[in-house]
Amino acid sequence: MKVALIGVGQAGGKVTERLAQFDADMGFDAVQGALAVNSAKPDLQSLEFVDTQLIGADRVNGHGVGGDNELGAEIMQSDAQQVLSGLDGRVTSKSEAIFVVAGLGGGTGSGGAPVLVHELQQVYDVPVYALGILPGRNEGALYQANAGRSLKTLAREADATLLIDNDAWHEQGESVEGAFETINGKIAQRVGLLFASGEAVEGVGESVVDSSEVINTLRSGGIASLGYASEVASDDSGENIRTVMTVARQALLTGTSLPDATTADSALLVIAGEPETVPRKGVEKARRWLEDETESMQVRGGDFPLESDRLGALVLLGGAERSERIEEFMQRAREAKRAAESEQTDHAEEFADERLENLF
Ligand SMILES: Nc1nc2c(ncn2[C@@H]2O[C@H](COP(=O)(O)OP(=O)(O)OP(=O)(O)O)[C@@H](O)[C@H]2O)c(=O)[nH]1
Repeated sequence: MKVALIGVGQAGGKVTERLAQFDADMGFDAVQGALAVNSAKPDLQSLEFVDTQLIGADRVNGHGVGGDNELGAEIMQSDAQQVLSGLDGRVTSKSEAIFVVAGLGGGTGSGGAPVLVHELQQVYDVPVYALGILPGRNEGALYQANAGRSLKTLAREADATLLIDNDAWHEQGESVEGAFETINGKIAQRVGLLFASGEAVEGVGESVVDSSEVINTLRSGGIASLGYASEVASDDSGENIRTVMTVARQALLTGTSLPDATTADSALLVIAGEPETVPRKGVEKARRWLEDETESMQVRGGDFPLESDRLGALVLLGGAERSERIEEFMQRAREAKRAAESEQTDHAEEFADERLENLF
Protein backbone atom coordinates (compact mmCIF):
# COMPACT_ATOMS: atom_id res chain seq x y z
CA MET A 1 0.00 0.00 0.00
CA LYS A 2 1.56 3.28 -1.08
CA VAL A 3 1.19 5.74 1.77
CA ALA A 4 2.03 9.30 2.70
CA LEU A 5 2.83 9.88 6.37
CA ILE A 6 2.41 13.04 8.41
CA GLY A 7 3.64 13.01 11.96
CA VAL A 8 2.18 15.61 14.31
CA GLY A 9 3.88 16.44 17.62
CA GLN A 10 6.92 14.83 19.20
CA ALA A 11 5.79 11.20 19.24
CA GLY A 12 4.19 11.61 15.80
CA GLY A 13 7.45 12.90 14.32
CA LYS A 14 9.63 10.22 15.90
CA VAL A 15 7.36 7.37 14.84
CA THR A 16 7.01 8.77 11.32
CA GLU A 17 10.78 8.95 11.03
CA ARG A 18 11.22 5.35 12.20
CA LEU A 19 8.53 4.15 9.77
CA ALA A 20 10.11 5.96 6.82
CA GLN A 21 13.53 4.63 7.80
CA PHE A 22 12.35 1.02 8.13
CA ASP A 23 10.61 1.19 4.75
CA ALA A 24 13.76 2.56 3.09
CA ASP A 25 16.11 0.08 4.82
CA MET A 26 13.93 -2.83 3.72
CA GLY A 27 13.61 -1.41 0.18
CA PHE A 28 9.81 -1.74 0.27
CA ASP A 29 9.05 1.65 -1.23
CA ALA A 30 5.59 1.77 0.36
CA VAL A 31 6.22 5.09 2.12
CA GLN A 32 6.04 7.63 -0.71
CA GLY A 33 6.51 10.74 1.34
CA ALA A 34 6.83 11.74 4.98
CA LEU A 35 6.59 15.03 6.81
CA ALA A 36 6.86 15.89 10.51
CA VAL A 37 4.90 18.86 11.82
CA ASN A 38 5.28 20.33 15.30
CA SER A 39 4.95 23.53 17.33
CA ALA A 40 8.19 22.69 19.19
CA LYS A 41 11.35 23.51 17.24
CA PRO A 42 13.83 21.34 19.22
CA ASP A 43 11.69 18.23 18.58
CA LEU A 44 11.86 18.87 14.85
CA GLN A 45 15.60 19.55 14.94
CA SER A 46 16.25 16.10 16.38
CA LEU A 47 14.73 14.44 13.30
CA GLU A 48 17.24 13.62 10.57
CA PHE A 49 15.44 11.44 8.11
CA VAL A 50 12.22 13.33 7.33
CA ASP A 51 11.40 16.87 6.28
CA THR A 52 9.90 19.05 8.95
CA GLN A 53 7.53 21.97 9.28
CA LEU A 54 7.16 24.27 12.27
CA ILE A 55 3.63 25.49 13.01
CA GLY A 56 2.24 28.05 15.44
CA ALA A 57 5.47 30.09 15.64
CA ASP A 58 3.37 33.28 15.99
CA ARG A 59 1.60 31.81 19.04
CA VAL A 60 4.20 29.74 20.89
CA ASN A 61 7.46 30.78 19.28
CA GLY A 62 8.73 27.25 18.69
CA HIS A 63 8.26 26.16 22.31
CA GLY A 64 5.40 23.66 21.93
CA VAL A 65 2.00 23.89 23.57
CA GLY A 66 2.86 22.19 26.87
CA GLY A 67 0.08 19.62 26.78
CA ASP A 68 -2.68 22.11 25.92
CA ASN A 69 -4.48 20.22 23.18
CA GLU A 70 -7.06 22.93 22.57
CA LEU A 71 -4.20 25.24 21.69
CA GLY A 72 -2.72 22.43 19.58
CA ALA A 73 -6.00 22.23 17.65
CA GLU A 74 -6.18 26.04 17.20
CA ILE A 75 -2.63 26.21 15.89
CA MET A 76 -3.26 23.45 13.38
CA GLN A 77 -6.44 25.17 12.29
CA SER A 78 -4.62 28.47 11.66
CA ASP A 79 -1.69 26.86 9.85
CA ALA A 80 -3.56 24.11 8.00
CA GLN A 81 -3.03 25.67 4.57
CA GLN A 82 0.69 25.85 5.15
CA VAL A 83 0.76 22.16 6.16
CA LEU A 84 -1.32 21.15 3.14
CA SER A 85 1.11 23.01 0.87
CA GLY A 86 3.98 21.20 2.57
CA LEU A 87 2.38 17.94 1.45
CA ASP A 88 2.65 18.82 -2.23
CA GLY A 89 4.69 16.13 -3.91
CA ARG A 90 4.39 13.82 -0.90
CA VAL A 91 0.81 12.78 -1.54
CA THR A 92 1.01 11.69 -5.19
CA SER A 93 -1.29 10.07 -7.72
CA LYS A 94 0.16 6.74 -6.57
CA SER A 95 -0.77 7.25 -2.91
CA GLU A 96 -3.43 4.83 -1.76
CA ALA A 97 -3.83 6.20 1.76
CA ILE A 98 -2.66 8.96 4.07
CA PHE A 99 -1.70 8.27 7.68
CA VAL A 100 -1.62 11.04 10.29
CA VAL A 101 0.59 9.83 13.13
CA ALA A 102 0.41 11.28 16.67
CA GLY A 103 0.72 10.60 20.37
CA LEU A 104 -2.78 11.33 21.65
CA GLY A 105 -1.81 12.36 25.19
CA GLY A 106 0.22 15.55 24.56
CA GLY A 107 -0.85 18.87 23.09
CA THR A 108 0.31 19.42 19.51
CA GLY A 109 -0.36 15.88 18.25
CA SER A 110 -3.46 15.33 20.36
CA GLY A 111 -5.15 18.54 19.25
CA GLY A 112 -3.54 18.93 15.84
CA ALA A 113 -4.06 15.43 14.42
CA PRO A 114 -7.90 15.46 14.38
CA VAL A 115 -7.91 18.93 12.80
CA LEU A 116 -5.41 17.86 10.14
CA VAL A 117 -7.37 14.67 9.38
CA HIS A 118 -10.48 16.79 8.90
CA GLU A 119 -8.65 19.15 6.52
CA LEU A 120 -7.12 16.29 4.53
CA GLN A 121 -10.54 14.67 4.11
CA GLN A 122 -11.72 17.83 2.31
CA VAL A 123 -8.85 17.71 -0.16
CA TYR A 124 -7.99 14.07 -0.93
CA ASP A 125 -10.06 11.17 -2.25
CA VAL A 126 -7.90 8.43 -0.75
CA PRO A 127 -8.69 7.22 2.79
CA VAL A 128 -7.23 9.31 5.58
CA TYR A 129 -6.30 7.17 8.57
CA ALA A 130 -4.90 8.07 11.97
CA LEU A 131 -2.13 6.14 13.69
CA GLY A 132 -2.69 7.12 17.32
CA ILE A 133 -0.58 6.31 20.37
CA LEU A 134 -2.58 5.89 23.57
CA PRO A 135 -0.88 6.86 26.84
CA GLY A 136 -0.04 3.97 29.15
CA ARG A 137 -1.90 3.53 32.46
CA ASN A 138 0.85 5.23 34.45
CA GLU A 139 1.09 8.36 32.34
CA GLY A 140 -0.53 11.36 34.09
CA ALA A 141 -4.18 12.38 34.21
CA LEU A 142 -3.69 15.21 31.70
CA TYR A 143 -2.45 12.69 29.11
CA GLN A 144 -5.46 10.44 29.71
CA ALA A 145 -7.96 13.29 29.44
CA ASN A 146 -6.28 14.70 26.33
CA ALA A 147 -6.20 11.31 24.66
CA GLY A 148 -9.88 10.70 25.41
CA ARG A 149 -10.96 13.87 23.64
CA SER A 150 -8.53 13.39 20.79
CA LEU A 151 -9.61 9.79 20.21
CA LYS A 152 -13.28 10.68 20.25
CA THR A 153 -12.71 13.32 17.57
CA LEU A 154 -10.40 11.12 15.48
CA ALA A 155 -12.97 8.33 15.50
CA ARG A 156 -15.40 10.82 13.96
CA GLU A 157 -13.00 12.35 11.41
CA ALA A 158 -10.67 9.56 10.24
CA ASP A 159 -11.62 6.68 7.96
CA ALA A 160 -10.15 4.48 10.71
CA THR A 161 -7.85 5.00 13.70
CA LEU A 162 -5.15 2.41 14.24
CA LEU A 163 -4.34 2.46 17.93
CA ILE A 164 -1.08 1.56 19.62
CA ASP A 165 -1.36 1.37 23.39
CA ASN A 166 1.89 2.49 25.04
CA ASP A 167 1.43 -0.39 27.52
CA ALA A 168 1.34 -2.99 24.76
CA TRP A 169 4.67 -3.30 23.01
CA HIS A 170 7.45 -2.81 25.55
CA GLU A 171 9.36 -5.06 27.93
CA GLN A 172 8.81 -5.10 31.69
CA GLY A 173 11.14 -2.93 33.73
CA GLU A 174 12.30 -0.60 30.96
CA SER A 175 12.72 3.13 31.58
CA VAL A 176 10.13 5.33 29.86
CA GLU A 177 12.69 6.57 27.32
CA GLY A 178 13.98 3.05 26.71
CA ALA A 179 10.42 1.85 26.35
CA PHE A 180 9.68 4.53 23.73
CA GLU A 181 12.65 3.35 21.68
CA THR A 182 11.41 -0.25 21.84
CA ILE A 183 7.81 0.68 21.09
CA ASN A 184 8.76 2.96 18.19
CA GLY A 185 10.94 0.22 16.71
CA LYS A 186 8.07 -2.24 16.91
CA ILE A 187 5.60 0.20 15.41
CA ALA A 188 8.02 0.82 12.53
CA GLN A 189 8.51 -2.90 11.88
CA ARG A 190 4.92 -4.01 12.29
CA VAL A 191 3.05 -1.13 10.70
CA GLY A 192 5.85 -0.97 8.10
CA LEU A 193 5.20 -4.62 7.20
CA LEU A 194 1.48 -3.92 6.94
CA PHE A 195 2.13 -1.06 4.50
CA ALA A 196 4.50 -3.23 2.51
CA SER A 197 2.33 -6.34 2.53
CA GLY A 198 0.27 -4.98 -0.34
CA GLU A 199 3.43 -4.14 -2.26
CA ALA A 200 4.73 -7.66 -2.86
CA VAL A 201 6.10 -8.09 -6.32
CA GLU A 202 7.84 -11.44 -6.10
CA GLY A 203 5.82 -14.62 -6.25
CA VAL A 204 2.61 -12.82 -7.10
CA GLY A 205 -0.18 -15.36 -7.03
CA GLU A 206 -3.74 -15.68 -5.94
CA SER A 207 -2.84 -15.99 -2.30
CA VAL A 208 -0.69 -12.86 -2.13
CA VAL A 209 -2.32 -10.08 -0.17
CA ASP A 210 -2.84 -6.71 -1.87
CA SER A 211 -3.48 -3.17 -0.72
CA SER A 212 -7.21 -3.32 -1.35
CA GLU A 213 -7.51 -5.99 1.34
CA VAL A 214 -5.93 -3.69 3.91
CA ILE A 215 -8.23 -0.86 2.84
CA ASN A 216 -11.31 -3.12 2.83
CA THR A 217 -10.50 -4.37 6.32
CA LEU A 218 -10.22 -0.78 7.55
CA ARG A 219 -13.50 0.11 5.82
CA SER A 220 -15.32 -0.90 9.01
CA GLY A 221 -14.12 2.44 10.32
CA GLY A 222 -13.79 3.24 14.03
CA ILE A 223 -10.86 1.72 15.88
CA ALA A 224 -8.33 -0.66 14.35
CA SER A 225 -5.57 -2.68 16.00
CA LEU A 226 -2.55 -4.58 14.72
CA GLY A 227 -1.01 -7.72 16.15
CA TYR A 228 2.25 -9.42 15.26
CA ALA A 229 4.20 -12.55 16.15
CA SER A 230 6.88 -14.64 14.42
CA GLU A 231 8.68 -17.96 14.83
CA VAL A 232 11.52 -19.81 13.14
CA ALA A 233 10.17 -21.68 10.11
CA SER A 234 10.94 -25.18 8.92
CA ASP A 235 11.98 -25.69 5.27
CA ASP A 236 9.12 -28.14 4.96
CA SER A 237 5.77 -26.37 4.65
CA GLY A 238 3.90 -29.35 6.13
CA GLU A 239 5.78 -28.92 9.36
CA ASN A 240 4.79 -25.25 9.44
CA ILE A 241 1.02 -25.82 9.79
CA ARG A 242 1.32 -25.67 13.55
CA THR A 243 3.70 -22.72 13.39
CA VAL A 244 1.20 -20.69 11.37
CA MET A 245 -1.54 -21.42 13.93
CA THR A 246 0.79 -20.48 16.79
CA VAL A 247 1.90 -17.15 15.30
CA ALA A 248 -1.65 -16.20 14.31
CA ARG A 249 -2.87 -16.92 17.86
CA GLN A 250 0.00 -15.00 19.44
CA ALA A 251 -0.47 -12.04 17.09
CA LEU A 252 -4.09 -11.63 18.18
CA LEU A 253 -3.85 -12.60 21.82
CA THR A 254 -0.46 -11.41 23.07
CA GLY A 255 1.23 -9.45 20.28
CA THR A 256 -1.55 -6.94 19.74
CA SER A 257 -1.25 -3.15 19.79
CA LEU A 258 -4.51 -2.98 21.76
CA PRO A 259 -4.52 -5.59 24.53
CA ASP A 260 -7.73 -7.62 24.95
CA ALA A 261 -9.27 -6.37 21.72
CA THR A 262 -10.44 -9.54 19.98
CA THR A 263 -13.99 -8.77 18.86
CA ALA A 264 -14.08 -6.90 15.55
CA ASP A 265 -16.18 -6.19 12.49
CA SER A 266 -13.46 -7.31 10.10
CA ALA A 267 -9.98 -8.81 10.15
CA LEU A 268 -7.02 -9.50 7.91
CA LEU A 269 -4.46 -12.25 8.50
CA VAL A 270 -1.19 -11.83 6.63
CA ILE A 271 1.40 -14.61 6.79
CA ALA A 272 4.87 -13.33 5.89
CA GLY A 273 7.73 -15.61 4.90
CA GLU A 274 9.35 -17.60 2.08
CA PRO A 275 6.46 -18.62 -0.21
CA GLU A 276 7.49 -22.30 -0.36
CA THR A 277 7.45 -22.60 3.42
CA VAL A 278 3.91 -21.20 3.85
CA PRO A 279 1.39 -24.06 4.20
CA ARG A 280 -1.94 -23.30 2.48
CA LYS A 281 -3.75 -25.60 4.86
CA GLY A 282 -2.28 -23.80 7.86
CA VAL A 283 -3.24 -20.35 6.57
CA GLU A 284 -6.82 -21.46 5.94
CA LYS A 285 -7.08 -23.07 9.36
CA ALA A 286 -5.72 -19.92 11.06
CA ARG A 287 -8.12 -17.75 9.08
CA ARG A 288 -11.08 -19.84 10.26
CA TRP A 289 -9.82 -19.67 13.83
CA LEU A 290 -9.67 -15.87 13.49
CA GLU A 291 -13.29 -15.83 12.31
CA ASP A 292 -14.38 -17.61 15.48
CA GLU A 293 -12.23 -15.49 17.75
CA THR A 294 -13.24 -12.10 16.30
CA GLU A 295 -16.87 -13.17 15.76
CA SER A 296 -16.60 -11.62 12.32
CA MET A 297 -17.65 -13.10 8.99
CA GLN A 298 -15.35 -10.68 7.19
CA VAL A 299 -11.94 -12.24 7.71
CA ARG A 300 -9.52 -11.95 4.85
CA GLY A 301 -6.25 -13.79 4.51
CA GLY A 302 -3.17 -13.68 2.31
CA ASP A 303 0.58 -14.11 2.07
CA PHE A 304 3.40 -11.66 2.02
CA PRO A 305 6.42 -13.22 0.26
CA LEU A 306 9.48 -12.18 2.22
CA GLU A 307 13.05 -13.45 2.38
CA SER A 308 13.34 -14.73 5.93
CA ASP A 309 14.03 -17.86 7.95
CA ARG A 310 10.95 -17.06 10.05
CA LEU A 311 7.21 -17.07 9.55
CA GLY A 312 5.39 -13.99 10.79
CA ALA A 313 1.69 -13.28 11.27
CA LEU A 314 0.12 -9.85 11.10
CA VAL A 315 -3.45 -9.56 12.33
CA LEU A 316 -5.25 -6.34 11.46
CA LEU A 317 -8.64 -5.77 13.10
CA GLY A 318 -11.18 -3.22 11.87
CA GLY A 319 -14.13 -1.97 13.92
CA ALA A 320 -12.60 -3.09 17.24
CA GLU A 321 -14.11 -0.32 19.39
CA ARG A 322 -16.37 -2.69 21.33
CA SER A 323 -13.34 -4.04 23.18
CA GLU A 324 -13.03 -3.82 26.95
CA ARG A 325 -9.73 -2.03 26.52
CA ILE A 326 -11.36 0.95 24.82
CA GLU A 327 -14.14 1.07 27.36
CA GLU A 328 -11.62 0.99 30.20
CA PHE A 329 -9.53 3.70 28.57
CA MET A 330 -12.48 6.03 27.92
CA GLN A 331 -13.56 5.58 31.55
CA ARG A 332 -10.03 6.55 32.66
CA ALA A 333 -10.09 9.60 30.39
CA ARG A 334 -13.48 10.74 31.71
CA GLU A 335 -12.32 10.36 35.32
CA ALA A 336 -9.13 12.30 34.59
CA LYS A 337 -11.17 15.09 33.00
CA ARG A 338 -13.52 15.26 36.02
CA ALA A 339 -10.59 15.25 38.45
CA ALA A 340 -8.91 18.08 36.54
CA GLU A 341 -12.10 20.13 36.59
CA SER A 342 -12.71 19.67 40.32
CA GLU A 343 -9.07 20.52 41.03
CA GLN A 344 -9.50 23.79 39.17
CA THR A 345 -12.64 24.63 41.15
CA ASP A 346 -10.95 23.79 44.45
CA HIS A 347 -8.05 26.09 43.67
CA ALA A 348 -10.38 28.90 42.71
CA GLU A 349 -12.12 28.52 46.06
CA GLU A 350 -8.81 28.54 47.90
CA PHE A 351 -8.05 32.01 46.58
CA ALA A 352 -11.58 33.24 47.21
CA ASP A 353 -11.16 32.46 50.91
CA GLU A 354 -11.22 35.80 52.74
CA ARG A 355 -9.39 34.63 55.85
CA LEU A 356 -6.24 35.56 53.95
CA GLU A 357 -5.99 39.11 52.77
CA ASN A 358 -4.58 40.22 49.47
CA LEU A 359 -1.28 42.07 49.68
CA PHE A 360 -2.70 45.19 48.10
N1 LIG B 1 5.35 5.36 21.74
C1 LIG B 1 5.81 6.59 22.00
N2 LIG B 1 5.08 7.44 22.72
C2 LIG B 1 5.58 8.66 22.94
C3 LIG B 1 6.85 9.08 22.47
N3 LIG B 1 7.07 10.37 22.86
C4 LIG B 1 5.97 10.73 23.55
N4 LIG B 1 5.07 9.71 23.59
C5 LIG B 1 3.72 9.72 24.19
O1 LIG B 1 2.97 10.75 23.54
C6 LIG B 1 2.22 11.49 24.47
C7 LIG B 1 2.76 12.91 24.52
O2 LIG B 1 2.76 13.42 23.25
P1 LIG B 1 3.98 14.22 22.61
O3 LIG B 1 4.03 13.78 21.20
O4 LIG B 1 5.19 14.12 23.44
O5 LIG B 1 3.43 15.71 22.74
P2 LIG B 1 3.24 16.79 21.59
O6 LIG B 1 2.15 16.35 20.70
O7 LIG B 1 4.55 17.09 20.98
O8 LIG B 1 2.65 18.06 22.37
P3 LIG B 1 3.34 19.18 23.27
O9 LIG B 1 4.66 18.63 23.72
O10 LIG B 1 2.36 19.38 24.37
O11 LIG B 1 3.47 20.37 22.38
C8 LIG B 1 2.39 10.79 25.80
O12 LIG B 1 1.34 9.84 25.96
C9 LIG B 1 3.73 10.08 25.64
O13 LIG B 1 3.81 8.96 26.43
C10 LIG B 1 7.61 8.15 21.70
O14 LIG B 1 8.72 8.43 21.22
N5 LIG B 1 7.03 6.93 21.51
